[in-house]
Amino acid sequence: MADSKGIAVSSYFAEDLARLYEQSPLHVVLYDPQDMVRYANPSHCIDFAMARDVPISWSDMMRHSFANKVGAAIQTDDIEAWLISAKARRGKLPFRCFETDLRNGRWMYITETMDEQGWMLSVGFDITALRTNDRSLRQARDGALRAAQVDTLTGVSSRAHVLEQLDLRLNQLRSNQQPCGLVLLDLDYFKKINDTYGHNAGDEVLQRFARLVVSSLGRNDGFGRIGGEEFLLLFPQATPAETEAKVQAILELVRESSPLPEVPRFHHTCSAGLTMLDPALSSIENMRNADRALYAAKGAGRDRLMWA
Ligand SMILES: Nc1nc2c(ncn2[C@@H]2O[C@H](COP(=O)(O)OP(=O)(O)OP(=O)(O)O)[C@@H](O)[C@H]2O)c(=O)[nH]1
Repeated sequence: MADSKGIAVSSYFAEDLARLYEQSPLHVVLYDPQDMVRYANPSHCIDFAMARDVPISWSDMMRHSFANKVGAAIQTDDIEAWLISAKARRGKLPFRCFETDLRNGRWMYITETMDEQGWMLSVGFDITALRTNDRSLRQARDGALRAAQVDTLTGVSSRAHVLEQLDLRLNQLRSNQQPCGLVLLDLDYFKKINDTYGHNAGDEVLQRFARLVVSSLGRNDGFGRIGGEEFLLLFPQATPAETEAKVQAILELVRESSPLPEVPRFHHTCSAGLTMLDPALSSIENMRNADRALYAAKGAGRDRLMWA
């Protein structure tokens, strides 16, 4: 029986699908909302030299791939920086696809489909023999897209990309009542850091700050740089209490960090303005609310969060 949602499932559907995935040359991987691999078929495990019975996160799978020169051909000399930039684009939109090459020279077309709970199905198929003539053109297009979606200095989402995520979360809230915390995060006295230690040191503080925040986030959380030392965070599915706890944890991490190795006694802080997305307001109006709260946090002495 077919309907607008596709062919109706038989009671054997899950079993049949799993059996076929086991035999398929496709790369099939299912990730949970915490980005742990919950299922990976043999074809994927062989190319990534992965044990099937050891739980692994996507990040660790890519670190393993990089360290052992298996699986994805990751072009970088800093895998942690690569992960930050890859995470800026991963799991942010309901669907995306891209081409990538493997260490064994094969080319794969990867599709990622995500539901609102944050489960992600990744299906990759071998396109080594397909349209090789156009490949450099398609790679250039992917590179341009990446450049538009990722902030060059910090590797987190660009302003445009995180605002696109904000619109998506607002639509999800309107259609399915999925709550979402919105946070503006701003480094304190950043001008003084630049003035005291120089602009390069200021850049380093921004980079390390971004890396620290990313380490505390889930895959579906949004994090982008929207201006000089101002960042936007999105916590889909989070309650107000969860949003506040996540931001408190970030403030604590930043407070304890020592981002300039050559000046170990240097510490800094940041302030945050919080609001829960309001479906009756536009993206801009929601941002404005968070901005007012941020302004209040600054006025109240900084190194703290305030609710709109
Ligand atoms: N190093 C570096 N500095 C930047 C960058 N973008 C903006 N800035 C600097 O960030 C500083 C922001 O200063 P202000 O807006 O006065 O804010 P602040 O000093 O952090 O003060 P409060 O926010 O009130 O705590 C300015 O001096 C900008 O020049 C960047 O990419 N790198």
